[in-house]
Amino acid sequence: ERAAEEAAGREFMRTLDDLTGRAKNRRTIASWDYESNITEHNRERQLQVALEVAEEEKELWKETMTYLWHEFEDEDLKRMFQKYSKLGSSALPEDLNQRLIEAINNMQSIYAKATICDYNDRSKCNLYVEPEVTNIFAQSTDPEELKYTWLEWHKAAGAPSKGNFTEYVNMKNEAAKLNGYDSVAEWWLGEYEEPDTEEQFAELWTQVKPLYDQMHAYVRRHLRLRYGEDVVSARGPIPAHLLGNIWAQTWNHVEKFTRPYPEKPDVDVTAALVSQNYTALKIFKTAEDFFKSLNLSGMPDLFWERSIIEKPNDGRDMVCHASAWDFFDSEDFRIKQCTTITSAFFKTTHHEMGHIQYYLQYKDLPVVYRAGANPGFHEAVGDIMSLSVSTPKHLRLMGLLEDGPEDLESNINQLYKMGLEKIVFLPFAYVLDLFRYGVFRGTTSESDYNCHFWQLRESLQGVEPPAPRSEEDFDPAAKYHISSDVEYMRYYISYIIQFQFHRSLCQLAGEYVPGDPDKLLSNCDIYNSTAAGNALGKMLQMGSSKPWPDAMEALTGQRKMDASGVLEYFQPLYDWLKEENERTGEYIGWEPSNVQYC
Ligand SMILES: C=C(C[SeH])C(=O)N1CCC[C@H]1C(=O)O
Ligand SMILES: [Zn+2]
Repeated sequence: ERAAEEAAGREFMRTLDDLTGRAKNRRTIASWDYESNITEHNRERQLQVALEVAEEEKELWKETMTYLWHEFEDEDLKRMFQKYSKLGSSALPEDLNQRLIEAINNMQSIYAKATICDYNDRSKCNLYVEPEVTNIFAQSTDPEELKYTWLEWHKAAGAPSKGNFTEYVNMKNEAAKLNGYDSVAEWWLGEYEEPDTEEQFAELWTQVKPLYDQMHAYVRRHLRLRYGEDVVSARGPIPAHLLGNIWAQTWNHVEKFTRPYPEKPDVDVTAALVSQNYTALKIFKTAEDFFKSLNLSGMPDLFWERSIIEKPNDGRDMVCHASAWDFFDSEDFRIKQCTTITSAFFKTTHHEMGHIQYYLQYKDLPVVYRAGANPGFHEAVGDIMSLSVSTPKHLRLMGLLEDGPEDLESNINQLYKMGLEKIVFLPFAYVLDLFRYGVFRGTTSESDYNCHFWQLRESLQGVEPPAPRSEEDFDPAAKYHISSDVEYMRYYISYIIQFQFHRSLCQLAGEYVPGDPDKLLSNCDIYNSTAAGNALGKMLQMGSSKPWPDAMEALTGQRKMDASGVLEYFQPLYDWLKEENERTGEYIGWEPSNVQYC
């Protein structure tokens, strides 16, 4: 009897997976059309299709729950039923699901359409976050211009979304409860499939905090030397508008005037890309070439036909934030990004193509398994490639960097440059979802949003706002992922595990030997290594068919996320920073901020 039930369950699962694939394809097409051309019509259609698909999923779910799948013997079949038993936001009654979708659409279109006026030319008021505001933060060293731009952007893109955010939180929490979670926080944490996920995240932070604190102290010193004691204090948090990025999430753009050995040749990839007439397409083809060199898949023809790789100049409103899309039909995969010719977009293109590569590697799995082993895995794939591409060795191979010294000072400069991207990002990413966990759990109420957000930013990141903040402001929504309902712990995890993956791949490629100064992890380039590519491909082909420790073990032999990869990669920099901060007597850590924000 049970065997018959299980056989029926297996047959049902085949049908369910096929129908689910079609439904997700329809919903994804409608979302793509809306996000690549924000019009009333496309917004209406996206809402209608999403609601129709939710009703279909609800009907299928009722049938799924008629099977006694908990008793099944086949672990794989049970895993599929277990995943399909989580309906997500489609569990909401249609009216509440509509309110949820509209709250998110409101925030997303506020963010996508937000513009500010130029500091120097107040009549020029068509500055978007991409590319204009991003470029101002990359290039300006005028604290007043940066302060103005920071305040204007947060006023235009953050504050107007506060009401929508509260609606979103309430609706999404309702969905969480209908799926058996106490709040969205537990739903999001559940995606990591471990009983102690939250504790693991906290443990990772304690492992990397000492390294971060040294970076923070060093950068604060050099910002103080440049901007003066009145703008940057000796022992306080760093003002968020001086770090080269509107969200202070990565600090690459302060590298040129803060690096350890300024007399060493600069590594300016942006200038090289521009002078060598790189186009968006050439950047994409270069990234594709890296994946093919590893014996991984090239991009299918449909990808080149349907992707949007530059901001259209027909005046349309669109979501410019870079994204990679799986249309769940095993053949349609696209990137949408408003590429400009910069080093940042060179990396972002590899990042997005890493998502596409994962989609391609698992495209023949059941639809239910077409996801990352955990959300952090999906964000790590492209960054693994960038770790190799960013080495001076690889940049020289591509003619993007002229020959230079390979001495210790240059290596410290290179590690510092990488640290401004990979180390400083960690507390930023951790804070974004610590904030949202607090909101979803109710420990942060609507009247505390901005206060608690800045308390977390000061406490973990050691940054402060450039001016007093109030609850009239809503600074979290000035960050894309908060306005677009995208979980963010995935990036925090990615920036840890990508170094574990990189270490294993580099050993497979013969590019890294523990303890061998001529085979440093930070100089490893896995380009052209089919041994590395095949091992990575095998892990990616697993999708989410197994718990993520099985996938990690397949590539690294480890079953735990840990910061040993990051710490090993940056060890020489950590030693140098400790010595340097000791030498200059720099205060490690920060005293409470004097800026009023609660
Ligand atoms: C490039 C993407 C699309 Se998945 C992105 O959002 N990233 C990649 C790095 C972190 C995060 C961000 O920009 O905040
Ligand atoms: Zn990504």
